Amino acid sequence: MALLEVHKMSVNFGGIKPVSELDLQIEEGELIGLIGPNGAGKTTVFNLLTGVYTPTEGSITFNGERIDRLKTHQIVKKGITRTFQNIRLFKQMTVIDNVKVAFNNRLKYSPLEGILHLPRYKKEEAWLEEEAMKLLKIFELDKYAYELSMNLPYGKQRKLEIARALAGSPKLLLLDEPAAGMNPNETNELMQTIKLIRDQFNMTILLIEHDMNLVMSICERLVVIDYGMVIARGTPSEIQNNEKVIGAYLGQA
Ligand SMILES: Nc1ncnc2c1ncn2[C@@H]1O[C@H](COP(=O)(O)OP(=O)(O)OP(=O)(O)O)[C@@H](O)[C@H]1O
Repeated sequence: MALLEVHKMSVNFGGIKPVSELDLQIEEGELIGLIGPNGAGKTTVFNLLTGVYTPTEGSITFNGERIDRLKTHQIVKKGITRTFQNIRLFKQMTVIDNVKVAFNNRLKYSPLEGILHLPRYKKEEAWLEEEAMKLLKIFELDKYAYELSMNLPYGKQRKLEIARALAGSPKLLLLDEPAAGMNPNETNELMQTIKLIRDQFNMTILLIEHDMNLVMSICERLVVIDYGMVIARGTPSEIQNNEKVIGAYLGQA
């Protein structure tokens, strides 16, 4: 069974159907690109997968369990995390604290133990610091650990968001336009980061991205949607030559 199985998923907002009868299967370890013209429904798919919206029809099965009626925090616990089109870091917090808060649901000390700084709190805090630093090292952000996240260059803030999303040890990572607003160097670095996550964490990734160079070079498989419906599926080279896809993108110009 696939890690994620979406079957005929639709959502209806008072007659508008941004996503319609969408089928999607993702196997463990795959890196899949979800692409389509502006307004095609890509972010709405992410919002449905993460419990921001509830599908009006169809089902979402993750790791063998139905998740389409769960709330966002329950879905996160099942192992799906995401990043957003607009960076959502805690800007006034340090880089390492941004990662530490994401580990928080794995801590066991009680609020009282925390306030009184009892031994279990101290032990877990030390563990937290160590784990957060390990993640920052992988992303080459360790030297910025104690700087405020808002002072990082844009490309590094994006990397930090991804590092933070990995802190909860997800099984499926959803990346919403991670290259948006990046310069070519930053995009290149991002591509390396995404490859690294795959190799080091054997992560399953669903990626929304407008940067075709990035999508075509790192994704094994692409799913193309337009008006909320799948219009094509295939390898990057199959998709590049697909007439429906070319038509959908040209229609946008
Ligand atoms: N809560 C909502 N109520 C009504 N319409 C919505 C809602 N959420 C999304 N839509 C509509 O659904 C359509 C798809 O939007 P969505 O943001 O998913 O597209 P997208 O493919 O991610 O676009 P882009 O590439 O520009 O980010 C848009 O027309 C949008 O206005």
